[in-house]
Amino acid sequence: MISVGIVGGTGYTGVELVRILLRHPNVQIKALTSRTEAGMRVDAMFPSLRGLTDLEFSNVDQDVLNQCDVVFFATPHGVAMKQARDLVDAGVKVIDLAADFRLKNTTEFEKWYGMPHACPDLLEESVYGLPEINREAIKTARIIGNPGCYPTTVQLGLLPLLKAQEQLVQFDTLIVDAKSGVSGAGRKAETSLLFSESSDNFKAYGVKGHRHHPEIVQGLDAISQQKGWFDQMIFVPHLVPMIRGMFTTMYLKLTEQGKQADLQALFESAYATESFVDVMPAGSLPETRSVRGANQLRIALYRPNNGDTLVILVVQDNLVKGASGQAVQNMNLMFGLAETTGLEVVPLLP
Ligand SMILES: NC(=O)C1=CN([C@@H]2O[C@H](COP(=O)(O)OP(=O)(O)OC[C@H]3O[C@@H](n4cnc5c(N)ncnc54)[C@H](OP(=O)(O)O)[C@@H]3O)[C@@H](O)[C@H]2O)C=CC1
Ligand SMILES: CC(=O)N[C@@H](CCC(=O)OP(=O)(O)O)C(=O)O
Repeated sequence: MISVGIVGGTGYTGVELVRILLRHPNVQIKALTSRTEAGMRVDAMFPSLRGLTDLEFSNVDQDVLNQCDVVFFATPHGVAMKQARDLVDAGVKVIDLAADFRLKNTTEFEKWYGMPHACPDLLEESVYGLPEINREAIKTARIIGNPGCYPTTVQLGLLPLLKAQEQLVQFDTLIVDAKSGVSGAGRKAETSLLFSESSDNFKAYGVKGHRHHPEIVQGLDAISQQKGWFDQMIFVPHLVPMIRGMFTTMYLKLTEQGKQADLQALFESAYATESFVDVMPAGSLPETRSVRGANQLRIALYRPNNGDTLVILVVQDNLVKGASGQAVQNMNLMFGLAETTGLEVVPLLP
């Protein structure tokens, strides 16, 4: 059995980890922390878990965490990097759902997260936890920076084009128009997240600059091994009045080769062996509810009016493939388990 610690058990990604891991055949949750609710039964806060567990929240206890095989940090940015050194020295693997181990450049990290990095050496050895791209490195990693939710949709939506032999699109024309459900902002009390502020409304945010922008560019640069293609990328996130779900629409100009190519076949073959990426049949319209609660990302391609623009539609559940499901996918790889273990959940529709 893999002994698991979860730091940040009262938040949305924390409880999503609990939901998934309670059904995982190879896992035992040893610690589930909360600074505010230590002593409370987890099913008293989350009645969805009644009858499934007797777990209680506990204070963060380094000795207990040091005895785990792996610790997930479902905490705000800046928490994991302060505890990672002790854990790694004790032989514990670390999976951070926040951004402490995503941006490799510490100056960029400080610029976007407003704090110096606490352990640049561990940052250097950490692996960006996007299995469809970094599977082999994840298997032997000690520390995983689990991707941000928007960056997962963009990188997986573009991967087949970036890996193609020919240049099928003009990457410097990329526009990313993305929408997230409100749970993407976490469970914290904030005025903009009140029902009366976020329901029956639809708005853009972070248009001047969002911290996922550098993460997306870093990822795309790494896959393409071409610096500069994405320097002019436009990324506009929006808040949608739904609880879960993320819908990312990308627009790119096709090259002459791209106009001749069978892009549907390219995407289908690129993802033929991936369990968690579904290339939908031509003409499909992905919907967020088709992935709700599941570790799935669905993609559809369009070339409107047979013109020179490629439109890529991507949906995922921000809390599952966008966060906790992906983190468990990474854990499975790190412990030599089948990647799908504990993750074969059917999406909830309607
Ligand atoms: N929500 C989403 O869709 C996604 C979130 N993420 C990232 O995952 C992380 C968690 O997100 P989410 O679950 O939404 O956040 P929440 O705000 O819902 O939960 C945060 C959790 O962290 C705990 N916490 C807060 N501060 C500290 C601290 N200093 N030390 C220890 N624990 C602390 C809180 O518990 P308590 O106060 O009880 O201690 C709470 O359980 C964030 O970094 C987020 O950016 C990534 C991808 C998607
Ligand atoms: C709707 C909403 O507010 N979403 C969050 C993104 C959540 C996430 O995945 O991002 P991090 O892990 O990088 O914080 C945001 O835009 O800040």
